[in-house]
Amino acid sequence: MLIIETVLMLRQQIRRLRLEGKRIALVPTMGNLHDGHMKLVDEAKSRADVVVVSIFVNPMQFDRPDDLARYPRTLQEDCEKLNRRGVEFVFSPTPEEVYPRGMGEQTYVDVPGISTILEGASRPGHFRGVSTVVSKLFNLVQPDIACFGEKDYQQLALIRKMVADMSYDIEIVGVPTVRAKDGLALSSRNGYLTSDQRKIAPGLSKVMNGIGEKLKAGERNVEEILAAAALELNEKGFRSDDLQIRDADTLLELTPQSQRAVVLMAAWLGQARLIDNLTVDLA
Ligand SMILES: Nc1ncnc2c1ncn2[C@@H]1O[C@H](COP(=O)(O)OP(=O)(O)OP(=O)(O)O)[C@@H](O)[C@H]1O
Ligand SMILES: CC(C)(CO)[C@@H](O)C(=O)[O-]
Ligand code: BAL
Repeated sequence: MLIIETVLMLRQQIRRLRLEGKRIALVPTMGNLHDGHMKLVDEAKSRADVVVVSIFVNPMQFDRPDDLARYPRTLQEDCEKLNRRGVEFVFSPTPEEVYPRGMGEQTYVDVPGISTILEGASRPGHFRGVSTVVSKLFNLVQPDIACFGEKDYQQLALIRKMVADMSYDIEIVGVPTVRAKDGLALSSRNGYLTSDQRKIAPGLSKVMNGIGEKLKAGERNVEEILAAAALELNEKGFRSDDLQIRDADTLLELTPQSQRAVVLMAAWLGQARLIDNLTVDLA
């Protein structure tokens, strides 16, 4: 496995791979890899000749400096895991390599609408940072496919829109959320939980599944369902942040025509802001 830190070296390798006619898959990550990331890697491997995993804690997508400063960085362990998994290339640049003129001077990619609602409203500038860095990675790696987790539901929708709007010839593969046995969605930020909080954490997916059951049973009073869910979360020890039931295809409010709903959950537990989501057929 080759670990590449510079754009120059990456370009050389990609040029060679393309001359050899290799099908390239990209898995963008921020590192501190867990089994959720490994599922993306396995999916990428099954669909391409060569897998490039990027590991870059992208400063442009952090709205809070403290969140950026404490984000877990475990490059050596990550590379060992990826090597064991049969990954061919890791791209782990420094912020200076990605943003040589600094972030203030950086041309950016903004996806209208979707980037400023929901998570985008809670984390101003977050999605501009995501679409800009993913666009750069697409241009550098020139992948045939790229894998993203459904755990970050809005991010996946944002990337799909960017790819369509900017005519990237890249297939976007969404990978179902990998969970711990007790239902907690795996996430690097779970590492911020104390052992007591870790016991409470599966409550988020339990409350989310409860909302799903209500929707399946035909309940449609979104405000009432969400108020009850917020209460339930707070009783369990969370600080409910943003709970939403939206049209799964548009991410807008449900309408009588909506075919599928998505339940979007964001709640604080101690130092960790946990997110999760569930899609429900309404028909
Ligand atoms: N449990 C999971 N199942 C499937 N994919 C996941 C899971 N967790 C993260 N991913 C995906 O892995 C990719 C990289 O995500 P990232 O490195 O931010 O990890 P993370 O665990 O989501 O960390 P964070 O704490 O920042 O949310 C994204 O496409 C993300 O959706
Ligand atoms: C897609 C991504 C790697 C871009 O920095 C990040 O948002 C993430 O880890 O989901
Ligand atoms: N997994 C989403 C990246 C972030 O929270 O910044």
